[in-house]
Amino acid sequence: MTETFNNAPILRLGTRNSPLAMAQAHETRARLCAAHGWDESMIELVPVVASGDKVLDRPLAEIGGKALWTKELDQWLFEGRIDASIHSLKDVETVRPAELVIAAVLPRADKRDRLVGAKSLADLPAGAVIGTSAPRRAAQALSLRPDCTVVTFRGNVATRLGKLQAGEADVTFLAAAGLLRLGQDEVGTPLDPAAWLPAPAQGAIALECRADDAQTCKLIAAIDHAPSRAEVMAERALLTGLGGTCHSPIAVLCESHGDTLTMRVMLFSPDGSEKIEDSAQFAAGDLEAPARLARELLAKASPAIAAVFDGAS
Ligand SMILES: NCc1[nH]cc(CCC(=O)O)c1CC(=O)O
Repeated sequence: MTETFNNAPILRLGTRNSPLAMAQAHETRARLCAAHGWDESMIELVPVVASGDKVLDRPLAEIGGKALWTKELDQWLFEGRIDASIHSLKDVETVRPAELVIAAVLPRADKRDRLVGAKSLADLPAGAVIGTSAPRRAAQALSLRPDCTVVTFRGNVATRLGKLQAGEADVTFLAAAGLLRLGQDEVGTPLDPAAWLPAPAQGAIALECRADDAQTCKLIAAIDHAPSRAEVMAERALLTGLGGTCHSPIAVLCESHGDTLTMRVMLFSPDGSEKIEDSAQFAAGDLEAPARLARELLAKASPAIAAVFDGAS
């Protein structure tokens, strides 16, 4: 944190520079200003280009995984060039540097995926082409429609919608939360979580600070939303227990009802031909229960499913 001439705090918040990341950064700044009675000028948004945004022609899983979204922001945080980083928590690896803490999780937006290009997967003609580079979306779609083919679709939301428009695929999937934050919530149709589950931590924005920067951690903790934090921490504990990475077709949804969380999970083989599912109910803050669920799932996973999960190390 830096001090201005009149001792007013200035927080420098690092963010990726994609339109969605910038929309999330503006939302974060508005929440912090509202919580502290600050003027917007007291928070500086610092766009940092992530390697994940530079290489767009290959799936993330092939070029280095989720670390590519956080590497540069982590560096800037360690060097003290920013006070906190704003992340889509879905894109943040479960294992993080010990020097960093998640100081706040914002109220989670719509957790669902939306299907763009058709009203439903069932409506698609035989052999339709699905554009996605997310192993979860590919496996989940192929599980419901094994006759379809999947083509790689990377890039930010606008790029993906452009590829769809250009006819590179018949349908694609986008997170409802991202579309909402971009003011494009009329795009596509939401997929019912009864049949189609999102990614771990989908729809959640998280702020990370240096653990030894108590002053910033405290300021940022003012916008933490406890129910959202409980949900996403449980989903991340499940992912950790499974040894899941961005290669792993895992779909999970945790929903809080008071102090109780309900979690539903589906694991797939990469081609979607095999699937296992389970659910659990446990107290908010209990991270042992999702770890136990992970062990139970791994114990009943077929070889094709187990192959994409490492298990807890
Ligand atoms: N994988 C990229 C990404 N990371 C976060 C979001 C959307 C916002 C969110 O889910 O929190 C998206 C786009 C998408 O999946 O459609």
